[in-house]
Amino acid sequence: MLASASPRRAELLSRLGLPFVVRASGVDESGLEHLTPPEQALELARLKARSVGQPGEWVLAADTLVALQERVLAKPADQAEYRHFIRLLSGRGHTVFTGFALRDPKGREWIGVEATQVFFRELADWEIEWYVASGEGMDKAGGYGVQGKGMVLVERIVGDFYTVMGLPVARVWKALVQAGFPLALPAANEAGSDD
Ligand SMILES: Cc1cn([C@H]2C[C@H](O)[C@@H](COP(=O)(O)OP(=O)(O)OP(=O)(O)O)O2)c(=O)[nH]c1=O
Repeated sequence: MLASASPRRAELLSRLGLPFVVRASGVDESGLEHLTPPEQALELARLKARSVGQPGEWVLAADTLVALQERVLAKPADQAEYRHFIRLLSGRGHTVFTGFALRDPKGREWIGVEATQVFFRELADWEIEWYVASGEGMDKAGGYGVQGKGMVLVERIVGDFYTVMGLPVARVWKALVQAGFPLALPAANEAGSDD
């Protein structure tokens, strides 16, 4: 079970060919401001994973946030904050933290948090307006999507790309292996597929 309303997380799991159903957690994401950004991402992933599913089920949850020095940029509340976030990020580097929590059918948990640094270009005012007008970043941490039009805002990434997109896929895969999730081998006729 994927405990997430994020279409990006569903897309990444689908790309791996993993079977799953989606059940959004609806966890209140406020009230963790006393924690550091990576602690917040981890704790929120844990809370989301614990809020759905029954004993006997596998559950995966994640949480992504953007940290600009000590400041945490979650999803923008409105258009004004969205514009403000893109202005703040312009010409600077920030860190994207994605925490994940995997729960096995016996209730055991595998958790982790991954950090990726993202450097934005110095953006012209019109570029900020162009991006804001696209609306793309409204439902995304920090107000941008690196996998979409946001690709032109970004100059450089240090670390795992998929962590920015919302799921540290390689780390999650490792956790699935360690936890003993039944990862089927591809059928012989699929071997070598490069899509
Ligand atoms: C920085 C960045 C974030 N994001 C997305 C990933 C997450 O969906 C979202 C961060 O919000 P989250 O609270 O992590 O996730 P969500 O609200 O979309 O879904 P749920 O809580 O149900 O799991 O931002 C991108 O898609 N691209 C990016 O470049």
